[in-house]
Amino acid sequence: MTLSPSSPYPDRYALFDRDMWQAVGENTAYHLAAADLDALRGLNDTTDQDDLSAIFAPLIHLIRTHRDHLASLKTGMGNVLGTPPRKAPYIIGVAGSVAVGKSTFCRVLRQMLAQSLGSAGRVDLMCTDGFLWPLADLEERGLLARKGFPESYDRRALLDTLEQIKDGAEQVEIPVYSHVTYDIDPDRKQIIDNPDILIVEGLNVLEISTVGSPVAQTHAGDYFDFTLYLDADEDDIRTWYIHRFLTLKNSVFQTPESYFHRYAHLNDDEARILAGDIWANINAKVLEQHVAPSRFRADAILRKGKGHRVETVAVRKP
Ligand SMILES: Nc1ncnc2c1ncn2[C@@H]1O[C@H](COP(=O)(O)OP(=O)(O)OP(=O)(O)O)[C@@H](O)[C@H]1O
Ligand SMILES: CC(C)(CO)[C@@H](O)C(=O)NCCC(=O)O
Repeated sequence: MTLSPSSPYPDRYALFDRDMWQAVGENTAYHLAAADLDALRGLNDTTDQDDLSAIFAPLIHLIRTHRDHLASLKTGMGNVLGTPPRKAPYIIGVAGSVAVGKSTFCRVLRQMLAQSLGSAGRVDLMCTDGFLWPLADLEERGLLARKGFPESYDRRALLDTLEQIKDGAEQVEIPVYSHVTYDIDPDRKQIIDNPDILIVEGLNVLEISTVGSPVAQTHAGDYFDFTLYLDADEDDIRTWYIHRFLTLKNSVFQTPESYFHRYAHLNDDEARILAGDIWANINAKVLEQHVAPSRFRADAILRKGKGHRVETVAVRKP
């Protein structure tokens, strides 16, 4: 891999600062009303109207351009082969660490993409957390401290599901994970019904795993048309994780349904220490060993600075 002296990215990426990136989206009119954005923002997330025009509008412009050209390519190939192209969702993968802000990012992306497609288009969002093994299985197999690592997911089921969706299947049922119970929710299923665009969010969307035969490596990335990686310094993500843990300790953890209810009585200093330990023992390791190494497989890498604001966007050159 060649890294240019002035850029932390391989040469195949073009690097944009916030102003340069905003210019890519100039003359586009993708926006969200303030109330809609408020409803999509997750805990402690700072995504604001300026991010919509500076970060999301150019990204949507790029994704729409890619999707439109891909459709023409498919039609052209179909003409040569005499077979009309299949209707299959355009799938966007969004990877990044725990607590980097994927959830808010994906909800906003979904809403703005849906708006850009108009009333005829449908954009769905799913999270790979639904493919974590149930909590009891993780406990039985000694994998509780490995949550987020490749072996904590039913990778075969995830890949089979992506394959079905990519094949244009209707009514694909997927499991749903609850952050509150820390487990798969047995009472909920999500239905993916052949949307126009599907966003798949998760730690592991860019990871290469060996499921089945070690020779026949299956890569979740094989199913994606466009991939994004949400990046930030580990120190910053750690700070966001601990801050969020404190907020949760004083809210969700107080309810008996919360898996972390056992820590509801901790004072803030104790909770900060516990969160730092969970970060160091689990999430930092997943980030270092599995998530961050997958970064340079992404089509675009959005890097956040201390205040959660995206400061640079690196895009794979066409
Ligand atoms: N223990 C918990 N109890 C309740 N909700 C939680 C808990 N941990 C995380 N969440 C919520 O679940 C969502 C997903 O968090 P996750 O750590 O998977 O990564 P993320 O999507 O990058 O997070 P975020 O968007 O908050 O940065 C977040 O919106 C967060 O507020
Ligand atoms: C569910 C995952 C793996 C990913 O979203 C993560 O939020 C998680 O629960 N990690 C385990 C360590 C922790 O509780 O933060």
